[in-house]
Amino acid sequence: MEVGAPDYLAGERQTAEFDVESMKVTWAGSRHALEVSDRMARLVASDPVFRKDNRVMLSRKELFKNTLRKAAHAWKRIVELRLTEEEASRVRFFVDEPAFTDLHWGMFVPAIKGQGTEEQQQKWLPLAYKMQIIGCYAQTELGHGSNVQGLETTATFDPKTDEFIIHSPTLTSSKWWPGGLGKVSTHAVAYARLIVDGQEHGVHGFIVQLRSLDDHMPLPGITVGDIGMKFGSGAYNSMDNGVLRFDNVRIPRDQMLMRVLQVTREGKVIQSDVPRQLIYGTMVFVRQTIVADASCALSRAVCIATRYSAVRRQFGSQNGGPETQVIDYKTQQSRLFPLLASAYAFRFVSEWLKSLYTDVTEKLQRGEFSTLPEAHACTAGLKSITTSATADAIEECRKLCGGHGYLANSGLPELFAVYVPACTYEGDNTVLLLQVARFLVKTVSQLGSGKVPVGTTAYMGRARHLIQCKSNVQSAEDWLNPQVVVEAFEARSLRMSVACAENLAKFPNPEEGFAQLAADLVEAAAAHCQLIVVTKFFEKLQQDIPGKGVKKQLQILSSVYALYILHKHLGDFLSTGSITPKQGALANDQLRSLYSKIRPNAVALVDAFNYTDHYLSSVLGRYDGNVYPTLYEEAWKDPLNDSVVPDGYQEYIRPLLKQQIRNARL
Ligand SMILES: CCCCC/C=C\C/C=C\C/C=C\CC/C=C/C(=O)SCCNC(=O)CCNC(=O)[C@H](O)C(C)(C)COP(=O)(O)OP(=O)(O)OC[C@H]1O[C@@H](n2cnc3c(N)ncnc32)[C@H](O)[C@@H]1OP(=O)(O)O
Ligand SMILES: Cc1cc2nc3c(=O)[nH]c(=O)nc-3n(C[C@H](O)[C@H](O)[C@H](O)COP(=O)(O)OP(=O)(O)OC[C@H]3O[C@@H](n4cnc5c(N)ncnc54)[C@H](O)[C@@H]3O)c2cc1C
Repeated sequence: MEVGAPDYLAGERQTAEFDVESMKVTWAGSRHALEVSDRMARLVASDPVFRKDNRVMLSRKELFKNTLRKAAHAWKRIVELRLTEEEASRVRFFVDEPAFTDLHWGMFVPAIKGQGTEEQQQKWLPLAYKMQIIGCYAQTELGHGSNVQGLETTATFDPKTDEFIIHSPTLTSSKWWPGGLGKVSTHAVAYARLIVDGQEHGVHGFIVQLRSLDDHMPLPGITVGDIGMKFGSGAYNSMDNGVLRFDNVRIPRDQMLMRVLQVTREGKVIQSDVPRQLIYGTMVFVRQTIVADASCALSRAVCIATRYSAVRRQFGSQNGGPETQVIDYKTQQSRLFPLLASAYAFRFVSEWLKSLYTDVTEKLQRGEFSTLPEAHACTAGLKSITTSATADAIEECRKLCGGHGYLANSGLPELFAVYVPACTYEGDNTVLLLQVARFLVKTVSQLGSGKVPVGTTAYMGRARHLIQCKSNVQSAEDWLNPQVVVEAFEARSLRMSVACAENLAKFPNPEEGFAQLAADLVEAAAAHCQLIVVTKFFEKLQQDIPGKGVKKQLQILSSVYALYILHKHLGDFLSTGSITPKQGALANDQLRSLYSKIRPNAVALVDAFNYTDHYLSSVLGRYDGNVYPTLYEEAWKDPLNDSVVPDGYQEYIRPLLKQQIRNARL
């Protein structure tokens, strides 16, 4: 905020019952992370090249060129200022424009790191780190995305030349969707069916050069382009999602990523001791980052809706006094505050997921693979439920802002359009929950075998208790006890998984059973993932959390998150007998009283996200709350208002009006 400028939300900030600066540290993860983030946010906000308020007005070509300009400028600044990897990634975050760089750093580099041998990493990573090559992740095809084993592109080993021949045998085998592929990438990690000596060996990744490093023209045998406009204006259209076909393209043998499986000079295929599923490792990595991204997108929408709800007044004026702030309506609170609580919940579960991922990666380096299935289930499941909830929440925030939320300059329509494909990319959310369901059913089926479930399924080890326990909640206050809440969530989740397993057992063919019961399985998987989010929020509160009143606020938010989910899925809790209708009603009573506790802290709780006005890019979410004059000024900047009488008046409006006059005279 400018020094000396009026703060229309000052009153809201004064009622906060906690230290906002300390909450900023907790949200950022550490004082260091906050400092870096804050510095990089300001660096980006103060640089005119990173202006983004005109994105929705630009044509696709202008938008794309501007994105290239921003990406090049960001890289120049990163090099000039010798920014660390952490700082550089914050710069990209605050530039806030989907671009080829997301895929280069987010998937191409991790694919080589995760699936390449030491030698391959040494050869390719330095080039990628200096951006002397730009890469994308080319897996999905026109005909297959979810079904990775169904990909059709082939990579046939030619022992005569020691090369692979990469080929697109059908139209449906065309690579379709990879970000950065359409117009920018010089290289791709392309996924193809490995064929050696006429034998198939599954899908593997291959580094393929696509374009000349001299003039950017496609290399012989490569057909490549952009797949066209996507949902919304601005939004994800800054990304060149691409189409790619290979016509018998030859690459050296050592460009197959060979950490999992090696093909020797003689054409021998050697499976290493690394599990085959590591070929999917890049997706596991990215799904984990997408959970963190969900908390960012959600907190951004909630910040806009909360500040605006405090500024906006409708009805309720008494004796000529001010009208009621819409944030004081209980309905507004019951729609908004659970989303605020969800933003914090997703933040902390993403912190935990990152540590799980780091731990599993270290174990994999040591040759320990036992935790891989859990890492897959957690990343897939949490990616699914957090992105679905966030996409819905952004739209809810738009509605919470009434008519003005529909204006592009509220920031919410574009945020929604950019965000919503997260429910599809990196795995369709339903397909991913089915993966979690497989994992749960397997865990349940092993309960009798003496195998003790660990990690996030450890609670299933107490199946005997959880299958018949009764919640002892007797008052609304009892719902503030995390143990009571967790037990209800565990009972619901376990009972849903067990019911699925029992129903599955009725089918002679398990795969047929799985297909028939898929809708129930997805619900059981979601229940398990919600339990993880609730548990990790409560576990966060076991840590030392410094700052006046910070822990207290987080306790309130954790209860709001848990009881909101309980209220939303009350049917599950009741039908499984995990709680009684009376206990469900008490949970709702508690939720109402928690909303009142959040109310005086709401604006401060979104200030703790520490977003600059540049990052939010929302007239409604401005830090100073100066909404109306800005909306008014912005309207006049619209190109339609460049002339008082619009283009087209002479051709289309005037003849109409004249026609009416003639008719009236007749
Ligand atoms: C505005 C700025 C944006 C900033 C954004 C910030 C952060 C985000 C960063 C980047 C995102 C940006 C852009 C998005 C780019 C998008 C990229 C993509 O979409 S890439 C393509 C992604 N594709 C998918 O996700 C495909 C989904 N399908 C699959 O994952 C699998 O094929 C599926 C569904 C798991 C099915 O496999 P299936 O063929 O049936 O099974 P398999 O036989 O292959 O496997 C059997 C066993 O393997 C286990 N398994 C499966 N997957 C994994 C895994 N990943 N890891 C470990 N294990 C796995 C599976 O459970 C089976 O185990 P059991 O045999 O039952 O024990
Ligand atoms: C913006 C964007 C960026 C992308 N970037 C990349 C990229 O960089 N690289 C890349 O390789 N790919 C990329 N993709 C592709 C993306 O990963 C796939 O679109 C995604 O994995 C979903 O696969 P699909 O399109 O085949 O969907 P489908 O599987 O065809 O899904 C269609 C419908 O069928 C349902 N369905 C499918 N299978 C099942 C099942 N077994 N049981 C029940 N229901 C099922 C789904 O739930 C969905 O409702 C991108 C996609 C988008 C939208």
